[in-house]
Amino acid sequence: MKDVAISTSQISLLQQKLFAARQALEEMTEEQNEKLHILIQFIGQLSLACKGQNLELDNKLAKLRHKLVKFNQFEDSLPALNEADTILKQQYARVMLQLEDSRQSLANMVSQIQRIDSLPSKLKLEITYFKKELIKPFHTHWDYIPKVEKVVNFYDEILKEKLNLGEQFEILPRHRQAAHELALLLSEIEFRKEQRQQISEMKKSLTEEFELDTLLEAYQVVLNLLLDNIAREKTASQEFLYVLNNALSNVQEVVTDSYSHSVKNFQVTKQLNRDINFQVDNVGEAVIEVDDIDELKNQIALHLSSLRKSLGRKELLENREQTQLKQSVEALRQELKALGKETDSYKERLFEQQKLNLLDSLTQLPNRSALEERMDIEYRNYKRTKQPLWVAVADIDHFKTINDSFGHSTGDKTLQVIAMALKNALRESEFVARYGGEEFVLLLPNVAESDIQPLLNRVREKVKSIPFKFKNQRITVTVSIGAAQIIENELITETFDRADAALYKAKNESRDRVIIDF
Ligand SMILES: Nc1nc2c(ncn2[C@@H]2O[C@H](COP(=O)(O)OP(=O)(O)OP(=O)(O)O)[C@@H](O)[C@H]2O)c(=O)[nH]1
Repeated sequence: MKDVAISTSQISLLQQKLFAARQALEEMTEEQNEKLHILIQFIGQLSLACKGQNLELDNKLAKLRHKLVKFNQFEDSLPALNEADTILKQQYARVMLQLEDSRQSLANMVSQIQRIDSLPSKLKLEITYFKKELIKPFHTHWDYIPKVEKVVNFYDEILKEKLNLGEQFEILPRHRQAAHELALLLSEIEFRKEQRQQISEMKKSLTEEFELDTLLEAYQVVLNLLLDNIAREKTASQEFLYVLNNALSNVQEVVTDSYSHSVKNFQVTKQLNRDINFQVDNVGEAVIEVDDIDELKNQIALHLSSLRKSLGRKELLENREQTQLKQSVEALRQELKALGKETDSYKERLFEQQKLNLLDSLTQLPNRSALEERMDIEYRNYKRTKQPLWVAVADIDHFKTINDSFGHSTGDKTLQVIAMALKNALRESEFVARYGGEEFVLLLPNVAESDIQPLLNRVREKVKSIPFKFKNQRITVTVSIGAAQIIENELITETFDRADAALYKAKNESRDRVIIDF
């Protein structure tokens, strides 16, 4: 009995222990599940963070997240978990390879940067240190990104440096030459009044320090202005031709009208003359047959009245013809007057245009205004480059004698031939203008002091060798030349005066010679 009691109490103890153990187990399981839940959530978050690196991995992780949502199916998600694990391992290896590749290409870039000659020394040093840093492998993308940023910074600094030095847009000698030529060209074509300010500013900027953009813009502007001028000139010429055509058709109409009137009047006058002759003849015949004096008087009065009528008609006709003629002549006069006016204005425009072109109409050399422009440009150029610049004045000897002996038009032709010879004797960069009358001015840049006399003597000889033949007479025409070189602090007009004074000396020293004001 005692044994039974012991056994019962032992069982009850065991029961209590069992209950406590079950309770502890339940609590543990609950706690485990809670941890598992947190873990699953964490896996979910982690998988989301991995998204975008590998498509296959993304799919697997999405599947896994889906399975893990159902907590009680955790077992089912194990295969997916394993697969994701394998891909993750592969992905890691791939990322490591990628990082190594990236490291290599960054190192190559840096080597290339090091090859740039004009790197500032500070930057060079920085790059050398940086290259050493690149020897260590990258473990994550976070190692890689700052390095990329650094390389970008290097490029940025190099670019800034280059732009500051202006290397990329450096003005080369050929750009300067192009600007110089454009400025010279602008002096040869003058522009309309309203365009002149713009052109003059442009010329100024082309002869001073300029940027490449200025040159390109200048070309563009000039082209547009020229096209505009051509279009205007074309319209003006068209308008003139239109007016001319109109006036001519009006004149033709008046002439045709007056001709047909004359023809008609001629026919009527002819008929009237016939009538009058007939009536005069009739008077004689009628008078012969009449005996009675009163009857005679009547007959004569009758015939005279008829004659008066015919004569009256004739007079009327003649008056009408006169009036018509006067009207026609007046209409023609008016028409011609209008046409004359139009022609004058067209001539004026042409003259203006010629002036604008800055060419002398006789010799087709640049005229005095063109010379002034060119002097200005050459002077600026001299100021900038300090290259030698010569001004020479050439004057035909005894030109008056040619005019007086062979006539003004021979004189004109002589001027044209000599102008051509002067132009042909010079180089492209040199310039000759007709200053006036029989005087020419030469601008000679970049000629050494030792070369100026031979150069101008060649020019003088060239003119002298032209085989002029006037009225079957061989004539030698010569020129005298005076020249001076621009000197420091001198205005080009002063150089011109010295050259002119030298010419005066040459004229005094029996002409056909070159005198240089050294
Ligand atoms: N045919 C012609 N003659 C001109 C023209 N312009 C000026 N002349 C003439 O050139 C002559 C210049 O004469 P002058 O100044 O006495 O000089 P020159 O006879 O050349 O004598 P020197 O210069 O002293 O050698 C004048 O007879 C002017 O009429 C022109 O366009 N055509």
